Amino acid sequence: MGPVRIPRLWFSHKLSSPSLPLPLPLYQATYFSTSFAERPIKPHSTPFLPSLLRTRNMATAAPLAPIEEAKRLAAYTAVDKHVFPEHQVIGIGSGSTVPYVVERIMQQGREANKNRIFVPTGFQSKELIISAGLRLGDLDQYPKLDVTIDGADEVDSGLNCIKGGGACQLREKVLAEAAETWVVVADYRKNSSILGTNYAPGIPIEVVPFAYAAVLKKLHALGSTKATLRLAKMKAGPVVSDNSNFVIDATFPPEQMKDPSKLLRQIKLLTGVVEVGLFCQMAKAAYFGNQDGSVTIKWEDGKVESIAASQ
Ligand SMILES: O=C(CO)[C@H](O)[C@H](O)COP(=O)(O)O
Repeated sequence: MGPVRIPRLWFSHKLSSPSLPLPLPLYQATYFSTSFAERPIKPHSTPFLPSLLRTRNMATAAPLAPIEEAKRLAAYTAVDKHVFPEHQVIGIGSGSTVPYVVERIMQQGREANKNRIFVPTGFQSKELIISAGLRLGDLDQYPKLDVTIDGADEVDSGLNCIKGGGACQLREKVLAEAAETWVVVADYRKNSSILGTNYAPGIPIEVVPFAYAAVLKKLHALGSTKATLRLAKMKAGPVVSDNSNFVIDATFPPEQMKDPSKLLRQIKLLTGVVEVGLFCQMAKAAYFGNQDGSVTIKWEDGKVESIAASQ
């Protein structure tokens, strides 16, 4: 396994202040042409080393598949716009887009990451942090985070999100709330006007195992007639979350999905529900990588920004 090499610090002088205008498309900034630092960061050996960090030699990496490229664009742009040298406690979310967040953070260099603490939203992101050789912390020690960047299953025009496709919604919400700034990164398929349009499985709902059947019944009565217990793929029985709970996926008709805050309150009140994968008006911004290489940014004030692809 080759070492992960980090580029020299083009980061520090360009992005030292959030108020500075950003250099043009940073998400594609000299990624392949940057010269590399002499001293490689050696990832820790772990059987869970995420392939993105394990295999990516920046100089020789093969082009990414279009969806992966879109995820990377979103992640890189979000890091460039929200992770600054003064940010020392950083929340790392879950999913397949987040490894690109870590990759970009590593590109900020050894010096920038020397004293930073990274708090994970679950098993996967914990392994990601360890594999990258970054410093792992937890919420007990660091209950206040500077910024958390996470993926999403779908984001509507009011920046409400469905999350929990990876069953991490409880810890993800705790870290989103604990952060001064919570930012979402995704590819273009997650960008919609009304939740439930693109993400078909429904709202992920974490429940205590003892209560799952009772909660299912109540969800059916609430309008989710097809709510079902999420079953594991390579194990007989239910998916078990990092908190030893079960997950129910509950679709609702569009009329109910149009008001996710109301639905969130209704579901959260059902006894046995631990957390609901509806994140309502929590994000500062959502970044979507597009097929044409551009990035769409939806901001909390309703503004939509577009960053054109660089040539
Ligand atoms: O909420 C999540 C896990 O619980 C993920 O952030 C969400 O599923 C998005 O994942 P991906 O980036 O792979 O599309």
